Amino acid sequence: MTSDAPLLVIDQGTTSTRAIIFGPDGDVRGVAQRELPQIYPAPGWVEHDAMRIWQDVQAVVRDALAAAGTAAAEVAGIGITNQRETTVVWDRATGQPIHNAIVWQDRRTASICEQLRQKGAEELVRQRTGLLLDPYFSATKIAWLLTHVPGAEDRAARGELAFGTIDSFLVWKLTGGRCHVTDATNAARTMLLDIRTGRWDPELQRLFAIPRGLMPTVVDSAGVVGHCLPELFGAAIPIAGLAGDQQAATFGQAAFAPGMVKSTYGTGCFALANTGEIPVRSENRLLTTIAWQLDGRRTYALEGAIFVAGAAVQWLRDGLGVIGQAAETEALARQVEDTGGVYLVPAFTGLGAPWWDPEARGAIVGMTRATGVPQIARATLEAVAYQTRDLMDAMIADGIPTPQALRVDGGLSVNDWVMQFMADILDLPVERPSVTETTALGAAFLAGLAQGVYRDLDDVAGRWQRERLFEPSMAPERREALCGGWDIAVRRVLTS
Ligand SMILES: Nc1ncnc2c1ncn2[C@@H]1O[C@H](COP(=O)(O)OP(=O)(O)O)[C@@H](O)[C@H]1O
Ligand SMILES: O=P(O)(O)OC[C@H](O)CO
Repeated sequence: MTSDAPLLVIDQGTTSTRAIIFGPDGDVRGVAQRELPQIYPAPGWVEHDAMRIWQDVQAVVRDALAAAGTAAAEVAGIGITNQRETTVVWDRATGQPIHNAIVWQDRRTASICEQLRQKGAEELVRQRTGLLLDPYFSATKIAWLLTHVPGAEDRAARGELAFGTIDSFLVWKLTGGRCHVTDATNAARTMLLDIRTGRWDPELQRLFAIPRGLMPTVVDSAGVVGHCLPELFGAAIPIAGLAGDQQAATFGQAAFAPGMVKSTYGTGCFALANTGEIPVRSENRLLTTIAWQLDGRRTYALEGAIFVAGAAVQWLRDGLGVIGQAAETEALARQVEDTGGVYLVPAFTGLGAPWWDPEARGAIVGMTRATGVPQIARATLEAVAYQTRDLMDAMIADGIPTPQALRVDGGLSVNDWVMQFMADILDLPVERPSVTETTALGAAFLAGLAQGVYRDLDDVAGRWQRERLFEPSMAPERREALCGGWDIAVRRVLTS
């Protein structure tokens, strides 16, 4: 194997499944993608057909290899990155899921969380897992599947069933059921892992009534866990990297030093700050999570999640119908000097970090007869920056030193106007990399690290390239006035 051998990444996201062939410098040689249908069986419920995901993975891998003109035998390794927390339980004998996957957004287990909270379980969960007791994470989703699928509890007790997040399910399928593993970053999102030791926690397993036999083995984020069946793509390619998508993006941004922060702007926004080898407990309702595990050593991160970022731009397009394409918002925002005091708080599905107010709903405040589409479009974009500022303030209040810069990626990060406004509001340089497929790139870096394509983290960091730097240039008084207005607008939508 030469060090310029390509890497194959499977990026299994909430709304699509993609495969990308990367050269060692992060150059994209071939891409294939399939949209994933969302299943909404009841209000607040979201499911995926896990077998459909598996079929799509096979199809996109074949198509990406063909698009790149790469034979499977040339590929140095496979990296898998995935939507996190989404829960699959399958039969070990047949490999068939016992039910649709329950997606991270699904709220059906809110009452289970409430009952556990009343029993005083929240502190144990926070201490061991770094997470909040919330339906977002896998544990209560597994419990729901075991109690609602007929016979599942007995089958699980007999060791006939397996649980996994999407990474785990895909490795099982790719290896023909030989490997039942998950990496530490995905394991950290189940609410069953003691993030300090990197091991499943027996007390939490009892709390959620999850039998031990269900659980995968926790492995490093970089390292060969097995090989895909040769009949799938024409060669037994090593599966060499696994990571949840937000952690993979952090790795793809080469945010290796403690204090470095990345923020990914897609439908929502996820900001992660590297805290080094110490899991920092948040006093500001951020999550503590594993950023990656290499050679058994864990690096930790503080994470803030915003539910609506690009989704608000989609709402301008599909809900209000005032734009035809997301990119039009940039010209609209530039048409006016300011929003004229208008703020849009996009709490369409409640507010995430640091507020965690599920009952809050969206609002546009401060409108006058002079308010038009440009002001509302601009306020929608400005909200992305204000929400990021709230996350950064929470991180700094939790003891993270003010970072030197914010590294950004994701679909919305192509909007130059937002990125400049972000730099101004954060009073921080904003760096956009030349490869914006940062999530997939991170999985390629992990697989390449395992396979000797990269020597070490310094070698990986050397491949990261900045495309553009946005320097803050706003007068402090203006920043303070704008942020003060945002704080008032948020207070108007909070329910408690
Ligand atoms: N030029 C742009 N300006 C503002 N928002 C944009 C722009 N281009 C894309 N978006 C937004 O970015 C999001 C898509 O980003 P992407 O990273 O593909 O999201 P996801 O992976 O969550 O589906 C959409 O919500 C879209 O509205
Ligand atoms: O697939 P995405 O990009 O929507 O990411 C989902 C996150 O991993 C949820 O925690």
